Amino acid sequence: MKKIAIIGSGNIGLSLAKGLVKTNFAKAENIILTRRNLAQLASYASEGYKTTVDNHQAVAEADIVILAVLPQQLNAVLDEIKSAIVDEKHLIISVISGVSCAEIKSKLNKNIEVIRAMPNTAIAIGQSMTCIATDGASAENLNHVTKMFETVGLVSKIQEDLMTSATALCACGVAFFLRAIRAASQGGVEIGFHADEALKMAIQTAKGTADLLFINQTHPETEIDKVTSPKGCTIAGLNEMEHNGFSSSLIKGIKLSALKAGNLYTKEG
Ligand SMILES: NC(=O)C1=CN([C@@H]2O[C@H](COP(=O)(O)OP(=O)(O)OC[C@H]3O[C@@H](n4cnc5c(N)ncnc54)[C@H](O)[C@@H]3O)[C@@H](O)[C@H]2O)C=CC1
Ligand SMILES: O=C(O)[C@@H]1CCC=N1
Repeated sequence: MKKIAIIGSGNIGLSLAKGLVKTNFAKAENIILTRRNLAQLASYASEGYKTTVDNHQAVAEADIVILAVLPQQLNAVLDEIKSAIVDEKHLIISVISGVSCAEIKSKLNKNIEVIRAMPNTAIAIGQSMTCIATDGASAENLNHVTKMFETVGLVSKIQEDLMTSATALCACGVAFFLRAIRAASQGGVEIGFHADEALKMAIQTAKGTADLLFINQTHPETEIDKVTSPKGCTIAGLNEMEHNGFSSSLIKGIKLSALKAGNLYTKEG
């Protein structure tokens, strides 16, 4: 069983760790979680994960190193772990937005394989949409990483220059759909439901809708056509939303997030 070090166990790092254990890809005792404030990992330590503030030691003990700090925290971490990395032993996976494989290799000054993965927080429950890219990792390592992320959701292999787009659509996307569900529930309260009931109704409606597309393999407009009765209330509400910029605002938001994702990292740190 390979040992995995997650360097920077915050929101996505911990979601990933939970998903890998929940789906039996890894045992908690084979995952080393690092974070600057160890107290934040106490509950994970009690579940059997190894926890430490020592990134260098964590890398030395691991076979797979997952970089999950913020882009602006990366350079300090790479300086810290550089001397613990052994070219033939380690595989680096980076989930960090906006930092290329080449930039990581150049900072480490090593001939090491780096694979980028862009998961989302639904990885904690095995439902991530994860995009993977590399600039030359071996087929063996790419397959291993693909299998790893397939245990916790769907995987698409993409060109590396599309990774910032994947960040916006799939990783930020969780927040966009959540806000849509929240807004729908607020509308539900205005028209007569208690907040908890409205939220439950909005969640199940969103879940069923996503499953309709998955199971029927249809286009959204095909399913919309089935809901919009002539002269009916759905088309009235939908057109009102479009007059207020519903599709346009999602498209613009995704474009801005993608732009921002590409500018999160500066080589200087
Ligand atoms: N949150 C999300 O949904 C996703 C985030 N990402 C990427 O993952 C990375 C992390 O994002 P989040 O988890 O949201 O941020 P976060 O701030 O929740 O997690 C980063 C963690 O790294 C720790 N850290 C910082 N410096 C450290 C150091 N020197 N040694 C050890 N730990 C250190 C912080 O204490 C923090 O717990 C970012 O680069 C982001 O672009 C990628 C996909 C989805
Ligand atoms: O907001 C962010 O910058 C990170 C990247 C994707 C999701 N969270």
